[in-house]
Amino acid sequence: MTQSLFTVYHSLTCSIVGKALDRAITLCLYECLRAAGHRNSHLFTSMGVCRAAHLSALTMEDYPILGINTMEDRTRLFHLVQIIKTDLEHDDDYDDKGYTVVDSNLRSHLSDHRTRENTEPDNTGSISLYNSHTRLSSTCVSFHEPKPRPATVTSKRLNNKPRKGISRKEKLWTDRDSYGTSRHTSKRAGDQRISVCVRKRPLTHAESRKGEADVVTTPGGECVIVHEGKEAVDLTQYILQHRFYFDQVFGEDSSNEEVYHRTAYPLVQHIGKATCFAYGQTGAGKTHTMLGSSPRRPGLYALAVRDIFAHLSDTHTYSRLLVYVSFFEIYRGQLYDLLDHRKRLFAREDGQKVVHIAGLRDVRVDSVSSLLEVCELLLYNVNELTVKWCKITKLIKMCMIHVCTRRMWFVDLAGSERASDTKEPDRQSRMEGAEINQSLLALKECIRSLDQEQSHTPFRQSKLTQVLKDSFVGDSMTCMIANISPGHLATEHTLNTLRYADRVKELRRQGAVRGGRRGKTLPSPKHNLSYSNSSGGTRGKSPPKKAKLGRQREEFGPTSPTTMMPTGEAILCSTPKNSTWGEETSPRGIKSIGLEHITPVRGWLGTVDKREMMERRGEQKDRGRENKRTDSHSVTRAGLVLGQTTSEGVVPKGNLSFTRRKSVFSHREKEQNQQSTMKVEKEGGRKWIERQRQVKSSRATCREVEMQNDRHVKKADEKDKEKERHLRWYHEQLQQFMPSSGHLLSPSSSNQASLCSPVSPSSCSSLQQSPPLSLSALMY
Ligand SMILES: Nc1ncnc2c1ncn2[C@@H]1O[C@H](COP(=O)(O)OP(=O)(O)OP(=O)(O)O)[C@@H](O)[C@H]1O
Repeated sequence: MTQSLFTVYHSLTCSIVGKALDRAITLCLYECLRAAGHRNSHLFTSMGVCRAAHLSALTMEDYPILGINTMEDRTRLFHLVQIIKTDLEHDDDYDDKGYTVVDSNLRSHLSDHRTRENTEPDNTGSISLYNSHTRLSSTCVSFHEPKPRPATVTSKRLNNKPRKGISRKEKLWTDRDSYGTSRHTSKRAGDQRISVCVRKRPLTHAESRKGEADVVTTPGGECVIVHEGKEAVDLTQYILQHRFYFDQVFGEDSSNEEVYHRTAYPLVQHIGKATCFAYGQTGAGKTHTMLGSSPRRPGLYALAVRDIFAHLSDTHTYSRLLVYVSFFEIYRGQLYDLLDHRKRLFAREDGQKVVHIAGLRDVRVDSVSSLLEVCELLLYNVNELTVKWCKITKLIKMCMIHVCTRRMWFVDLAGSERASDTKEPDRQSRMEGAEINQSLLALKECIRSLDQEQSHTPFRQSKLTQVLKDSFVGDSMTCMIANISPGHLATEHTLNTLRYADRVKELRRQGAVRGGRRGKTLPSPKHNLSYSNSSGGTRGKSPPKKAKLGRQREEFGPTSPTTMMPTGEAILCSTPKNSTWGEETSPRGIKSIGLEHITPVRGWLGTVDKREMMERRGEQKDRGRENKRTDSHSVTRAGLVLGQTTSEGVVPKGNLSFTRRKSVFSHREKEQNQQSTMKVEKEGGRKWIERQRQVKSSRATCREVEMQNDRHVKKADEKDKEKERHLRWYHEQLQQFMPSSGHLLSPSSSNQASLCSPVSPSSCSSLQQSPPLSLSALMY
């Protein structure tokens, strides 16, 4: 009791730091109290104390009725009541009238109880997961507080009433564990609405036997470095370091339990919808994370179910709720039930715009072991499927755990390598790749929309997002776990996975940089268009790039890698967090030649500097001209960053000679197209892209014109050669018949007709049509 009250007290103390008390907290306060393991919680309910506001109506006389008997508990409850009272007084938005109605209702209710000595608490009310205040509902008709959340939340309603950031209610739940105690004091990935984590698996025995090198290091808990082996144009071997930062990075030693606690656990606690994605290359450990490797080492599904059961059993009111799981897959835009012999399913929207999967088999689970049984069945079905259609391996496996209307999704996305592999020879593979690409793109857009609370979320772009529609509206939380393989042969796919995850993370950061949630600084449609073009045809809204640039620059701060990094270590970094650069070292066994970049590689640092300078000087009018210069400078900057002579003429000491660095740089020049696109997307260099495009298109036009000219010249040459061949042949024929060629060529020759006879008519006619020429002229 003491503990629970303290938790509530603490939560409430935190919550009133702001100007006005969020009513969402008021609504959920009592749920927190009950979830805190308060044994006499039913007494509060029976007295009609279901919200924080109701607590303010309590007097000391009511405490014994509520089971508060010890001095310590009385003191705590008293403090709690005082805090609420004070806060309600300060809350301008609060409807005094409405409050008075409840206050009076509650007071009369309590006084009734006071008069009756042996009152039996009534626990028989129908209570849903979200609706925990049924006892007061009859007396609260005139109460002006927001209505409790209905069991089924429609996207329409939520869209009409946008939320501003993460509600305090949500925070309150994520700050506590399922028992209501403040268990997590440190920052967790799940504290944010969208969290992006990375999990590296260890090298498998097979990979070790093959002699694969581990090229991924995970220094600290938020950084992952990929050491990519490269070869310069002068055949110099060097290591290019790619450094990424995420909310959480799990190394090869991390267990499923640890991953669960920092990723899916906050989602389990969260009241609203929750989705957890596993993304990565085939064999990177998605299934290992989601399903687990054995019953003794369960995956996220089982661990989530375990905590859901723990939560339900802890709270009497929820103990009657049933837990169901469903597994299905998405393949080429179609849904198939994994627990029902791959029966075809259909996603349909009801009148409330809630998506249901018609015909999906729900299996009721009443314990973790029963879920594991279902998982075994699932594995069997998946294996059977893989054996049957060995080609079909690129599936999106979905698990839905639902309690009443609350759904929690676990999505095992298809192997990411197929998405990037567009050179597959057979049609089926290409189609699969296209489908996955589309799903990932749509997912990214929906996550962006979710985070920025845009009015439109492009659900319909793929079946995946359509099915997950509910997860992108309202009180939803999302966690993405990017699984990566450590082997050097998988470096490219690992980088692709990390880049995608990085972009998802950036979406969130962009949302945060906006300084507010919904549409405060929404970019113009023109802006969106140009951005979407640059990002490979995405149709999403583009955040303002300038703000992001500014933020990134801020984050570099005084420890900018351009200034602080010793040569030979990490040099460029796109999305750094505050970390101690010096702590991160190259992996053992890798040569000390270290060049690092993260997604954006060339020139963006220069771009940022230039923009800032431009703003400082107020040279907005000359932006066009300035940008041109920026481009050239950006290249120069990149060169400098890579260790060339600085503007001050200082050559930094390092392991690499100038020429080597130069060759490295020229090698990187080759990758310009590929890397610069990503860089510009991140840095907001739309103009740069447009210029690049213009240059490219003008180059293409020039090339076309040149090719046309070439074609004309070739045609003319061929004609000439043909003519020449005819004439040569004709001359040879003449030589056979006529001793004197001069006679032949006389136009007045009387034997012209006869001379023509042995020659082919075509050549003859051509000769007749041609102007009189000397033989030598005809020959050349
Ligand atoms: N964290 C880990 N610790 C130990 N072994 C792991 C880990 N992650 C994955 N593995 C092993 O790596 C192999 C491939 O993992 P898994 O099947 O989960 O990959 P996947 O990404 O799900 O592949 P697919 O896309 O084909 O489903 C398995 O043998 C698995 O046991």
